[in-house]
Amino acid sequence: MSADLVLDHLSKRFPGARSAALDALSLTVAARTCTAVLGPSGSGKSTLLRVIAGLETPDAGTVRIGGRDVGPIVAERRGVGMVFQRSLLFPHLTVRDNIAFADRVAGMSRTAARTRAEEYLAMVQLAGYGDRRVGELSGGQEQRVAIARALAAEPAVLLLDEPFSALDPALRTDMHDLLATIRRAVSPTIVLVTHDRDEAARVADRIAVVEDGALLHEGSVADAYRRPRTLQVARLMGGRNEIPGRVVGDRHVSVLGRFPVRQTAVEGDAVLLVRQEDVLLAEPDTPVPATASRIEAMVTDVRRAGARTDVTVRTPDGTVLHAEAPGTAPPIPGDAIGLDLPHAALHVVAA
Ligand SMILES: Nc1ncnc2c1ncn2[C@@H]1O[C@H](COP(=O)(O)OP(=O)(O)OP(=O)(O)O)[C@@H](O)[C@H]1O
Repeated sequence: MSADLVLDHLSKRFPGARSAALDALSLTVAARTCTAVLGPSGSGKSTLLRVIAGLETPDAGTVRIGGRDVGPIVAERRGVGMVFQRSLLFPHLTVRDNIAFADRVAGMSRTAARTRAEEYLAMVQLAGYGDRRVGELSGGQEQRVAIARALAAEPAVLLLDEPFSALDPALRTDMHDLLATIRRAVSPTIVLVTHDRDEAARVADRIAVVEDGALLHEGSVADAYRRPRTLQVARLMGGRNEIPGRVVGDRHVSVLGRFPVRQTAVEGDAVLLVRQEDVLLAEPDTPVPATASRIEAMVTDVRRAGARTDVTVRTPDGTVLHAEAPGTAPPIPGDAIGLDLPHAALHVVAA
């Protein structure tokens, strides 16, 4: 069970609101793929999911699932499952009966519904938990049950609204693995709303960035990081290096120099972007690779961040840049250092 999800010019303005929660937003999620929706707080992400699910009616635009306009179809019959940050399980029912609930309402016998529930419990790796009360579960287990309950309805489209944001980092990683398992087993089309770009990169095939209810960017995970459409998208994806200047022909010209940029639609004032993880640190006065441009700088700050080390440098003209060093033998503040910017990693956006 999987289907293309096509959103066409969805608009929604809540009564009395100054701006639209959704503003002519169009997005296609291909069957069996996962798109992560990233965006600042209040950008319309939850509203988008609620409109897809049929919990909210758009003022304009259409939602198509498997080619069918689901506008006239009530939420329960859309073939859409939804999991929220909080599980919203029925506290008075057992885990098994929470999952079996929809089948029972649809008229299935208790035995058959419970048998199916056990299958989905096994899928979320909670076999044997069927008799427990919801109150006896940990937060991570509760979310697993919520996912099982959503999957038991065999949705063509699974909507996940910050489902793991209340979990600690280790549990989140487990949930990401679980999602991968589920995708292999039942491959629903997934839209995942998250604040966490690392989660998006780990779980999704594509990333959609929304702001003020509008789609700013849609593309592969790699593109969102390395070929963002706008400066806003670059920042939202955690890009830290912004070099203001101008595009002249096939070069970006700034106080730091003239750097080759790949064919770009951007002309005139433009910001050169290079991901901090793509910048290579070099000893000063060593040969510069032909595929990179060297900037000489002084290390101003070095911070450990897990396995890597964040290095901040300042160039003689005062530009601050960031690089990531391997954990072993990072530089120290005060060191003179070379930064090699690989040409393939350079990207420009309009200023
Ligand atoms: N039921 C509602 N009534 C009135 N305004 C609403 C309602 N739901 C959402 N809004 C408004 O619509 C806009 C988008 O909200 P939405 O919850 O979709 O954003 P979001 O991106 O999911 O935010 P967050 O990341 O904080 O959850 C906000 O300005 C919000 O205040």
